[in-house]
Amino acid sequence: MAFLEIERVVFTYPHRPPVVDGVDWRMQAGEFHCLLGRSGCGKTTLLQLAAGLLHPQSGRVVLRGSELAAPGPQVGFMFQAPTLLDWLPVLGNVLLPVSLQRKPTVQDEQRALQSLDQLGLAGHAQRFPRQLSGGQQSRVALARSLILEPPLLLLDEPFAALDAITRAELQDDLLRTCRERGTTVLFVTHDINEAVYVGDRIALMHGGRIVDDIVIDLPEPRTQALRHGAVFNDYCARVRASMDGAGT
Ligand SMILES: Nc1ncnc2c1ncn2[C@@H]1O[C@H](COP(=O)(O)OP(=O)(O)OP(=O)(O)O)[C@@H](O)[C@H]1O
Repeated sequence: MAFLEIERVVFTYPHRPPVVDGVDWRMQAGEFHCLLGRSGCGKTTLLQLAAGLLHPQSGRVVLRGSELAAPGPQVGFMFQAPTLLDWLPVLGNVLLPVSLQRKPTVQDEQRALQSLDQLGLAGHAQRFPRQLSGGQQSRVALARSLILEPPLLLLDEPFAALDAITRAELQDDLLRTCRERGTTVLFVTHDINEAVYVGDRIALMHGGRIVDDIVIDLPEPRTQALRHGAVFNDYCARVRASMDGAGT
């Protein structure tokens, strides 16, 4: 049984052709897949279907053997904007998914502080979002998405607004954190370089369909030096050619 199964899923907004048009995709536990495609091809819509935020008109999404009816604690999210609450300090923001369910315990706080520590934010717990850089805010959002230890993490262009160096650091932090926890990740991006670096498989999306399925067999753990090697660049060229081919 796959961890996540997207089976013949179709989704249409009213009075429009389908934006997700018969997608089949499977993920095994612990895998890191990227959903790559040009703007408007349906990536975010497919991610929202995978989260249970939208419901397919036909087909189904099955998470660990059960059809997904609504979002729940088994799924964590992170979006392009960190969407932190200005009036809460960093610790309060990280603990927000817990606070929405119950009063956080000392153990919850310890877990949050440990997560901040792992993401290079030790000593920032009592600061407010406005006192942080964009990269630090993204790290807080990542810690928040992981606080309930969701087995599935869905990320929608989470680092798109960051500069290239900070983005590369965040990619490494994300890969390390998810590997340590065994988290299964579906990561939306329109950046080929990013998809090849973080993904062990890429679903190439075009016009609401998955038009290519590319396995990225690069050494683990990924390191920034990989980006300068021929194999990495060959993968980028291969994905680029497939994207260009899909548009013709
Ligand atoms: N709420 C909505 N109502 C109607 N149409 C929508 C809605 N949300 C998205 N769409 C349309 O569905 C299509 C797919 O949108 P979606 O956001 O899934 O694409 P995307 O690949 O994530 O794009 P981007 O990379 O720009 O975020 C687009 O044509 C968009 O205009």
